[in-house]
Formats: sequence, structure tokens, C-alpha cells
Amino acid sequence: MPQLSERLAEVRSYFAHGDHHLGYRRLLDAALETGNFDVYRATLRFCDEWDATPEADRGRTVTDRVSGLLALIETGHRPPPPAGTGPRLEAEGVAKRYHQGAFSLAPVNVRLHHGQIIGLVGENGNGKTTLLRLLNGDLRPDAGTIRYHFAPAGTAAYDVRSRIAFIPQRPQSWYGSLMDNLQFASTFAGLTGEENELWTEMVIARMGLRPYRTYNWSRISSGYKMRFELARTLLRKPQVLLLDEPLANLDMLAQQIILEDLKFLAASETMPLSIILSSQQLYEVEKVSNEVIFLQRGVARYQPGAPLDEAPEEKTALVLELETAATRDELEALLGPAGLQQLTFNGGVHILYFAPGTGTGDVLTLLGGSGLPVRYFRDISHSSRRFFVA
Ligand SMILES: Nc1ncnc2c1ncn2[C@@H]1O[C@H](COP(=O)(O)OP(=O)(O)OP(=O)(O)O)[C@@H](O)[C@H]1O
Repeated sequence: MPQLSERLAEVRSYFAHGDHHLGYRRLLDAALETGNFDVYRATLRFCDEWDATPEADRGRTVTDRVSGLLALIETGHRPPPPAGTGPRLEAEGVAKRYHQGAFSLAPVNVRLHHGQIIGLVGENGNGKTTLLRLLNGDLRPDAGTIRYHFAPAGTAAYDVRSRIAFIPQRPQSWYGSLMDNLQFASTFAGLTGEENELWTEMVIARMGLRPYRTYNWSRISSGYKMRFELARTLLRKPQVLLLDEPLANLDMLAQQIILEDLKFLAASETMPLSIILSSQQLYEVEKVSNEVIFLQRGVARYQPGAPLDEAPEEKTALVLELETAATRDELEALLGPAGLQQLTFNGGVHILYFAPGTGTGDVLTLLGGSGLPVRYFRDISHSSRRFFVA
């Protein structure tokens, strides 16, 4: 996490270069981190002004106000106590077999640290939800241990559970307005009166939910329902967040915004969340995750730092994903001499496997020089994507 002064300089630079929306979000991040209700009051006045100003005029008018607010954030910021360094959640050899059906989750290890994001990837029915529910304490493991390190020994199970938030794939509907529900969530963080309102409004602003404050459940789109769930989670100030397929049913833009929000939640200086999210959106999840666990038919085939069943040489060899109108023969003729060992085609993309020693640059040079049309290119040598295409 960059120092506060660097983050504020970044905000100034976004506004100076016309990236107002990004600047606005980063400004809210910095204000939220202060935990200072005077800063929250001033920030929310700024948000009112922002909302009341037509987009075309913001550069001229609102930007002038940014410097004053940043100065207030700088003076109102109190460095938080240092966060612990050990893991927050540890699961060792956790296994599960359901009474009915043939599925079983083979022993799996998870170690989730402060401010870390772990991506849990795998196709439908491979055990992602099962593992999340075990970690959340909804299911009892048949074997193995799960330890939570964020509560002192002797803390009641209910209190431990209240510090873990689980957002299921299809969150339950709720009654009343979005604002009422979120204010209720803030009471779990012990906030009442004006503090409750300020904290709730700040999180609503940060999650882009201000226009929907009075909406009820049925009026909100899927993307904003997920952001509502995130807001509700953030308001409660949990330690660990487990999300089951948060990207399902969202368009690309909504996915990117949710992932950006997760990064913000994990990287928070004052209340860093440790996050595990399951998804089939490999590229997207890998971009924000510190580590990836790949589940296939209930077996963790790839775990961070300890690939379970791949030969060491497999890790270093180049694997590329390529979308092109070129034929298999053309690709083999061009890339064979550069060490192409195997080529598979699924009708959409080619997967190219190279002998150790071939580099991405070698292949790009050959493709560029050949004039073959390339529509998409990605190095998946270190991505769990290669398990999906294998
Ligand atoms: N309560 C249950 N009793 C018996 N089998 C179950 C139960 N819950 C899940 N299963 C089975 O366990 C397997 C793994 O399911 P799980 O929901 O964990 O997978 P997943 O990777 O999360 O898949 P999806 O993305 O489709 O939700 C599936 O075959 C499912 O049918």
C-alpha cells in the first residue's frame, strides 16, 4: 500500500489529467481510510456538489475543491496500528464427502493472510462452494482442521463467525430501502446516531450506490445488488470475506468494478480484508489474486507455491493462447523451428506448448514478421488457465 502522501498525489494527478471518475473514487478511498468523522462530513458535502454538477462542468468547478479536501484528509489521517503478519485463516487437510452422491472434496490446504486475495477457480460442480462453506463453518469437515486467527483464544464461536462474511452466489432478497438496510448493517459495527449515518453514507458513496439509496431490492440490477452486498459487508467491518461467484451474471464493466472494489477492500490500510473468491473468470480473478487454488473434481490440482501434480519442467515451459485466422499448418510451419512441441485447437483459440528455452519475445517476433493476423495473444505459462485447456 503506497504512503498516504503518494496516494493523495495520485488523486491530484487524476483530477489534473481529467480522469475525474477515477480521482473521485480514489479520493473517497483516502477519506474513508481516515476514520475521521469531520473528514467524512466534508467529503459528503463534496459528493453532494459532485452530483449536482453536470459532467461537462466538473473539471472546472469541482476540481478546485479537491485540494482543500485533500489537505483535510492529510491532517485528519491517523496511521493505524500495525496489522498482524500471520495468517488470518488456516485450513489443513480439509476434506468432505456428502451423504448423498459421489462427490468428495479431497484434502485441501488454505492459508489466507492479512489483506490477501485468494482466487478459487474451477468449472461447475468441482467443489468451490463446498470449500467456501467449510471455511465459513456452515459444513463440518470429515477430516482436517480450520483455524481462525483473528479472535483471541476463548472467543465465543458466534463472535468468531460474525467476523467472517460469506456472500453466496445468489444473495437473499431484502425488504425496505437500500439505505435502511445499510444503516442497519452499520449498527453491527457499533455505530449509532450521526456516526452511523456518516459511515453508511461514505460507504454508499464509495460503492457508487448514491443514486439508489431509496431503491428496494427488485429495482436494483444484478451488478448493483452485488455492490450492495459488498457495501453491507464493509459496513460490518469483518476480517475475512468469502465470495461465491461474485462475477456471475455481470457484464465485463461490472466485473471490473467489483474486482477493483475487492482490491480496495483487501489493500485498505485501516481495515484490510482477507478475501477468497470463487469464479470461473480466470483472467479476471488472476489479475486481482495473490494466489490461486484450482479445483478439479474435488481435488486441488494447483495451489500457491506448491503445484501438486505437475512436473517441475512443466512450470517453466512456455504455453500460449492464440486467436488467429491462420491455419494449424501455417502456425506449425512458422513456430515449429522455434520449439513448438504441441498445438491444440478448440475451435476458438489455439493453445501452443513450447519446449523449455523458447521465450514469449521469440514467438512475438516470428508472428509479427510473418504478417499472420493475430486477434488475441496471451502467455498462460503461469496461469491456472492451462488446466482448463488441458
Ligand atoms: N448437500 C449436498 N449433498 C450432496 N451433494 C452435493 C451437496 N451440495 C453439493 N453437492 C455436489 O457436490 C459437487 C460440488 O458442488 P459445489 O457446489 O461445491 O461445486 P462448485 O464448484 O461450487 O460448482 P458451481 O459453480 O456449479 O456452484 C456437485 O456435484 C454437487 O452436486
